[in-house]
Amino acid sequence: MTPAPIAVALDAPNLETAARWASLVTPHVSTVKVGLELYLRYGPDVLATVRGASGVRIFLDLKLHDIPNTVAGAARAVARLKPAILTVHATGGPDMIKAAVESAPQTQIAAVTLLTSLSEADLAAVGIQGPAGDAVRRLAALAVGAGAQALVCSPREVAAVRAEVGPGVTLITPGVRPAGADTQDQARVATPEAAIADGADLLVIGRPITGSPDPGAAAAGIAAALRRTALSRP
Ligand SMILES: O=c1ccn([C@@H]2O[C@H](COP(=O)(O)O)[C@@H](O)[C@H]2O)c(=O)[nH]1
Repeated sequence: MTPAPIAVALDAPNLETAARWASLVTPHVSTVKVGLELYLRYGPDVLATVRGASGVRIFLDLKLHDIPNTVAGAARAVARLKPAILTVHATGGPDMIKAAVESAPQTQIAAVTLLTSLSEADLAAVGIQGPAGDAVRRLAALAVGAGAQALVCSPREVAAVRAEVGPGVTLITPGVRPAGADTQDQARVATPEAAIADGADLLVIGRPITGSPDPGAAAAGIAAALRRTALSRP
């Protein structure tokens, strides 16, 4: 069976737990995601540990955001770890995004538009007025113009972003919750089925899988639901 287009967020308190989650979910999903918690605690070695024997694709979610020269150096430093995907914040601007793209040529640079934890009220409080979708589309176009090959947005905006940037860009959506699941600190959410139907290429899912007593079964269940959705589509 082809692994589902899911990146499981390994937001674990220690390396042993992250490695266990990775080995349980990798038969069912295409990708695992290493974020700030694991990388800051364990450093570059964490990638080899979670990659394990399966050689699963690694999404390194460091959300770089600094001046272009600093981001270029940081992207060069992690490029040798061969992550499939590396994130930067789109709000760092086109020169910063271009610096990351040029410094990690074997890695897909994904620009994070607006964090999925921010509601429209939160966005207004930081000076981003109006519908989130407007700002997300603007940042998406800017990032792709600067060379980003992938974008991170909420599943609520993914259809509008797809219409804006066309078919060649990888759209990655965190803020994914199975129907009825707790949204926790995520604000702009949708179900896995809706995210895929609206054009997402890769769903980031953490706690709905890793918080389950059986993360392997939880990943397999969501993967099966996505396959059923694909089969039922005309
Ligand atoms: O806008 C963003 C960008 C990244 N994330 C990351 O995705 C996961 C989501 O985990 P859940 O447990 O499914 O909420 C997490 O690692 C975030 O750092 C995001 O949520 N939103």
